[in-house]
Amino acid sequence: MGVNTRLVVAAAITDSLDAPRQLLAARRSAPSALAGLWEFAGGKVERGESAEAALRREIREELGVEIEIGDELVGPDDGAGVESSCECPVWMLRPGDADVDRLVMRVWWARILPGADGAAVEPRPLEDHDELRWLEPGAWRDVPWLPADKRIVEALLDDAVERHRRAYC
Ligand SMILES: Nc1nc2c([nH]c(=O)n2[C@H]2C[C@H](O)[C@@H](COP(=O)(O)OP(=O)(O)OP(=O)(O)O)O2)c(=O)[nH]1
Repeated sequence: MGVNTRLVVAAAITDSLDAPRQLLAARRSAPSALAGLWEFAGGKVERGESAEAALRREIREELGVEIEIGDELVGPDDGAGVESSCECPVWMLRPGDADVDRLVMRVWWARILPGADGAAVEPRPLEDHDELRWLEPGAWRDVPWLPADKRIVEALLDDAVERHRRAYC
């Protein structure tokens, strides 16, 4: 039997889509193999759900906020055959085999939308996480990220530099 693939969607939540300075990291509380490591808030896309709808749902459930979804940070890995997604490239999280699903992820920049009264809304660790942290400029590498997320953080840093260059130069 072939390898089954699950798509994970995640948000690189920042203070500004045009010129990102802060990056929101979330510390996993479960399962025990991942607890204590940091990741981007998000989760698996359900059958029949679009990637964007899944991202909004996961962020609402995990952080209690609504988001504006910005540009995708397109990954370098093969996304062919991923259900509920375009065939665009993805970030490989886990190769998978006959017993374990292959896991791939798509990541978007995002920013938290203000509440109905226009006031800023702070995210809270409602589900799956025991701590949230706004990483300041220069400190995006300073938490122990999940192994598969390390190269995504590097790509976000490169992309953020390019966005600053476009915004200010
Ligand atoms: N959300 C998220 N998951 C990640 C990241 N990096 C990474 O390797 N993963 C892995 C961890 C998990 O094995 C998987 C996501 O599963 P999850 O447990 O967050 O998904 P979920 O909320 O939909 O939960 P469930 O349906 O499995 O209970 O992807 C990341 O940055 N964010």
